[in-house]
Amino acid sequence: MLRLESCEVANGTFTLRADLEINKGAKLAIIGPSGAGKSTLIEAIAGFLPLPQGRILWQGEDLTNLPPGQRPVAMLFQDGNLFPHLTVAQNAGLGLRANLRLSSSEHAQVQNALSRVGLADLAARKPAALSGGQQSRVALARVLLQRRDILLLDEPFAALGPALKDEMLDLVAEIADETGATVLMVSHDPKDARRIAEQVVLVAEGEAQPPQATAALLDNPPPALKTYLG
Ligand SMILES: Nc1ncnc2c1ncn2[C@@H]1O[C@H](COP(=O)(O)OP(=O)(O)OP(=O)(O)O)[C@@H](O)[C@H]1O
Repeated sequence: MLRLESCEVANGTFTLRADLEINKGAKLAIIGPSGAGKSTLIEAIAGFLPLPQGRILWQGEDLTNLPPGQRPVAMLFQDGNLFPHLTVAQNAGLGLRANLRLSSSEHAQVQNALSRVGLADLAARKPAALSGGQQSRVALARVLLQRRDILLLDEPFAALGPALKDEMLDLVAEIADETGATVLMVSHDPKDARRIAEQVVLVAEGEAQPPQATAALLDNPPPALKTYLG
């Protein structure tokens, strides 16, 4: 379980409150008005923002004072964070070792991860020779190789067309089900939440609310969410 215990997260002069629990292996969407603090929540869990108050715990372990690299967390960004001078296999391999000195079994793991995301034949390409969807898949392969318990996604597929975005969301959900990863995904599109998330964390009015069932919340939104959804 991921527990945010009486947390206050500081993002410059903005403060977000959160007191909530997320079950291990759950897939959640984080939704709410623009500027409400969705990215702030994700960045606090990843360890990029200070917590003036409260604690973050994973399976009972206190993560609050751990630096980002030591947390059981992998993060998928919108631009994929790919290095243009590295091949697909090398970009994915960074998920295993930052210096890319991989053993033969680690090379095999990279190849497996690339197969898993449908890129087995493109391992030697550079990112510039890939489509947007293929670039997203490389970033996903890298996250897979990191083997972290918690996967944080901040609008990772917003730049893709709707069909490709759905395909990537389904792939994330499939992989999370296989690995048992807990997924938190910031999204502006309630359809994304309905597609892969059984629960939603609503971020509004300075607070990240405890998870609620997706369909129930979206079918009958509270005023703050109603205005935002239009
Ligand atoms: N360095 C900073 N100093 C002061 N306020 C900040 C700083 N960084 C972010 N904020 C404020 O924190 C609030 C939350 O920002 P955050 O990016 O978490 O919102 P969000 O819900 O992810 O927004 P969006 O949906 O527009 O991406 C915003 O109101 C923003 O203006």
